[in-house]
Amino acid sequence: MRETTSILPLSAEDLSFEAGGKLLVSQLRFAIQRGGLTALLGPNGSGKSLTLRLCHGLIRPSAGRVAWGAEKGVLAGVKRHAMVFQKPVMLRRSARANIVHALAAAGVARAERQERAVAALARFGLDALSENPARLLSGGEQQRLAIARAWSLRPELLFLDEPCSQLDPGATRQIEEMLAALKAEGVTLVMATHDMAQARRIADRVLFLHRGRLVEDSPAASFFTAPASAEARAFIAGELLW
Ligand SMILES: Nc1ncnc2c1ncn2[C@@H]1O[C@H](COP(=O)(O)OP(=O)(O)OP(=O)(O)O)[C@@H](O)[C@H]1O
Repeated sequence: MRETTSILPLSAEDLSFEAGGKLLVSQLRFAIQRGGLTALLGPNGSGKSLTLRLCHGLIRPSAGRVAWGAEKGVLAGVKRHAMVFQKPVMLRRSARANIVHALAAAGVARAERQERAVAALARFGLDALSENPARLLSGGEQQRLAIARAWSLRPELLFLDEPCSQLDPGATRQIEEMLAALKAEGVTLVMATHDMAQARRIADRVLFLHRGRLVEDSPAASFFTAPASAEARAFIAGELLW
């Protein structure tokens, strides 16, 4: 049965991450409300992946925290967020079995797993690949499978870390269509990208990071037409930022 209580908003409260004596993510403060696609945009090394990993709980902040839900503490232990990585991680088994495995790991009852895996493949037009070894699928197919696998977990919030950076334009388009479908279903999306054109195509809101700091937090339309910061202006103008 689906949870009825929302894990959103997600609040990054002065989130920082330090490693090797360097402050790599510095005092981020933002909230993710329900719905829409938020792009974490910024040049290579600006801290986008680290920010997603902090939010998803893969690494622990050195200072600050990630808070969930309107009533803090109520949702402790409830994980309704999933993450899709730049390079999909697939087990040496069929596409369907990869989804079944993820469902088992998430604690879904055995009786439900096959049905949900088949439904996830069908939902994204991947039925024909169901019994193919996942690791032999093309990069684009693997990424579509990774998103279908994440969807099968029924996340309320999906983090995506540069999901298209290894893909050609055709495969990128298919992924963007999947993301549009997820958004239309009400899944909240937070995606790291350094691809400004992609953010322009699909983002509703932009969090612009530079050197581990949140420089700008704007609706996508105003970010691209009237960026407030010198760093964002330079990035949009195609100047090299690091
Ligand atoms: N565990 C770590 N220890 C030390 N440095 C790290 C660690 N993880 C990341 N970094 C460094 O932190 C910086 C930010 O990394 P991050 O992967 O978040 O950047 P990014 O914006 O996602 O970049 P890209 O677009 O290249 O993926 C980089 O300089 C990276 O080398």
